[in-house]
Amino acid sequence: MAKTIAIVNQKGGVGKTTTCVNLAAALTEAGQRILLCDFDPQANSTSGMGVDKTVSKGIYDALIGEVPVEDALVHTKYGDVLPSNKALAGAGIELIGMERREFLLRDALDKVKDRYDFLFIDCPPSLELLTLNALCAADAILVPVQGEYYALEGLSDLMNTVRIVRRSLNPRLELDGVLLTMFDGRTNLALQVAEEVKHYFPGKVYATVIPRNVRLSEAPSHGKPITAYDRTSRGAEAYTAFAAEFLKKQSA
Ligand SMILES: Nc1ncnc2c1ncn2[C@@H]1O[C@H](COP(=O)(O)OP(=O)(O)OP(=O)(O)O)[C@@H](O)[C@H]1O
Repeated sequence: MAKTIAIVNQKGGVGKTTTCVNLAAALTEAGQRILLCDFDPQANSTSGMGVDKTVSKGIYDALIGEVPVEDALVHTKYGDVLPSNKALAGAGIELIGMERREFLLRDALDKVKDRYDFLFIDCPPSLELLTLNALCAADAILVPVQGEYYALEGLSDLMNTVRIVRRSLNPRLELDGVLLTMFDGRTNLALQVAEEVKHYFPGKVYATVIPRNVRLSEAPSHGKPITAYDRTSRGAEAYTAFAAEFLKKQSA
């Protein structure tokens, strides 16, 4: 049965998209059937998977019933993608008037879920209606936390939202784990952040950490995940190790 994981943190620029694209690609390479749903109007994971973000039909069109969700799927060698495009930017407002507005994404993904082992949802940097839809569609959340900033205040807001969603909308939602990103273990700040995050989320922080690596920031402009762009880079090694740890955890 497919597991749906929302990659979420309302703080911007913490590595949600980078994690979504590179975890999806590494798991596809490991033989898993993967769907990446780009639910961020910036559409960076769409282009990061090599898909043109000016596509005419994407997840937004499937949400509003303009096209069947199957018709919005794009197959790539790194995994399947439900692309985002600019139309999603206005969706927060447009969807407010729709019935089952918190469940539009869940209803759409349910139609294709059984084709995959894992569905990943790349969330926008906010806790508004799009993210609420992702939290209602997901079985679990994966939270990237940038190892270079104190992040706990934002994380407690996120976890409060998760508690509310679990109580009222999606009781199965759980915390898969926390991934430390852009991590430089030579700095005291990074080590302090890691300690705090481990204290706040006991047993939930992945042992693999993602280092800051320039090749990771270059890969998206080539429309490639890091394993296709530079397999020998530290970024590729880290995301490959993370995918292996992630898979092991799911089967435990
Ligand atoms: N480990 C890393 N090393 C170097 N650069 C990175 C790393 N992770 C992410 N970046 C770069 O940092 C920027 C922000 O990363 P990313 O887009 O993944 O964050 P995000 O949380 O999805 O952002 P947003 O909140 O805007 O959606 C991007 O330019 C990305 O290429």
